[in-house]
Amino acid sequence: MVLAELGGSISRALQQMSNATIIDEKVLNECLNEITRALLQADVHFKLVRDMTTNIKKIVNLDDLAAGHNKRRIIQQAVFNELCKILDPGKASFTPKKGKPSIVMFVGLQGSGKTTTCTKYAYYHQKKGWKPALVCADTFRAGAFDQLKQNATKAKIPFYGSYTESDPVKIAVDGVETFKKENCDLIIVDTSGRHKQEAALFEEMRQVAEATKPDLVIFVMDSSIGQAAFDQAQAFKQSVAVGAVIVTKMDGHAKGGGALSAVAATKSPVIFIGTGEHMDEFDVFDVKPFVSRLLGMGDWSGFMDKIHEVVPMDQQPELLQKLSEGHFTLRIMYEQFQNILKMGPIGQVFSMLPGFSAELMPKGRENESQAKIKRYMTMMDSMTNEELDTSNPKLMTDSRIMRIARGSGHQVHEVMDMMEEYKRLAKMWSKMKGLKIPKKGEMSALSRNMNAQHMSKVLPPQMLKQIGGMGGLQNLMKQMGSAKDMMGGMGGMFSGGDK
Ligand SMILES: Nc1nc2c(ncn2[C@@H]2O[C@H](COP(=O)(O)OP(=O)(O)OP(=O)(O)O)[C@@H](O)[C@H]2O)c(=O)[nH]1
Repeated sequence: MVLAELGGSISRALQQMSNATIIDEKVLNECLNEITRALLQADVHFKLVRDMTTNIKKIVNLDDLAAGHNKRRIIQQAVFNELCKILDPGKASFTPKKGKPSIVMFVGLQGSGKTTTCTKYAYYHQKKGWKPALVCADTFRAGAFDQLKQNATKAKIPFYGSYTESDPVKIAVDGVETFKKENCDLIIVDTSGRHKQEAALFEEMRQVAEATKPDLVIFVMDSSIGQAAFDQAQAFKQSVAVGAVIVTKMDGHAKGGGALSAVAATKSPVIFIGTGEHMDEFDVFDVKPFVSRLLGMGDWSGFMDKIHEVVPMDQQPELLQKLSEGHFTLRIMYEQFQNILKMGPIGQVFSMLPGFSAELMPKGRENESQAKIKRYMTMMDSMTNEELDTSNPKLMTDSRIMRIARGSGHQVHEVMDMMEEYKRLAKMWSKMKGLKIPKKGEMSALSRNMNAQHMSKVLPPQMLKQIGGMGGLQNLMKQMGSAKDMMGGMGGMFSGGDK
């Protein structure tokens, strides 16, 4: 992922600086030069980069920082704040409310990823309990309706369109009316694009907007144009009331940083970014957590959001109870694997954890890891209830292992590999035995400390170091507010690792 490379370069520059025995002006300049290089490579406008470094130097007046001040922390914080400033448009977007009908119209040039993004947007909301629907008012590109129909069918989202009607305004109005009657709370209208900005495109957009009166117009833009995004976003804003922007293809282009900062400079809020062709390769864009992830500082709110999406709240206490009793069964492992697959690309999930970045999980390895999980699940599908529910690995005799291998179409050594993975996880979770689970909203300092101690035993040492040792871990748990949440999440995360 290209953004991860940008984040990686900045984090490395900060890391190199902190490795220096003394942080003097020379060391700070080298660090800022590295950061400047990385940002210019990502096509961030040179003026923004220049202002950023000037501001950082102003904030970090090395002479004034008395000994004992954590210079590294102060510099890292200054870099964080300045990056946030570059990406913050200073304006929030209109947010549709669940249960209240909203019409959202998508506009953009042809090939920007508009149709794909409409479905991703609908799917994202559907997973959160909304009732979305898709209307294809793109009558310009032959095949647009088929594409939308195919995506919508895959995601089980109702859609509306026509092969014969050539008036986009009529289709849009009919589609919106149909779905209003069906009580859909998020009616998404996909409009035509053109190869370039031209009068006909803007006229059509204006007509559709006038007829459907959208609550929100979302402009979809391809990140590969980098800082040229400024002009494109301005042109669309001047023709139709653009309320929010989605920047696509952030996975494939080195210029993503430039595109994001250029859009922010037009004072338009970016609400999501597209990070791949698949339906779930779609991330909420929120400046602070984004920069935090970029710098390898983690994004707990995004991480917890994912956990809540895949592990229903009512199942979390039950799972924690079992774990605190020391009963880690193959069935729990199976359910955790299911959760990981539901979470979407593992790399994305990992990048939300402090000290990790998507760089650590290259695409190839991610697929490998996911394939392994699926393989293990197929083997577990051939197990009996007794086998799934025991926490005694001795039950798994040679003859049982041979039966599972035959039944699932795998080799005996593959089943044994899976059992090794189970034993590794069970051993890790056994350290959680006796864990005190605080009641909802009750998180005393004592229980926090106890849970942090438990967690510190479970976390891989490298990760604990990156979080900042016990102090960092306690801080994190404070931030998260609930140890329960973290526990549920960690279960999923560990079993996802390709160790
Ligand atoms: N890698 C990557 N590809 C994407 C992303 N979003 C869309 N695409 C791909 O970009 C191509 C164009 O996407 P479409 O959704 O067809 O584009 P469009 O803007 O609707 O095109 P028109 O309907 O002609 O205006 C497709 O191959 C998509 O799979 C993304 O975030 N990452």
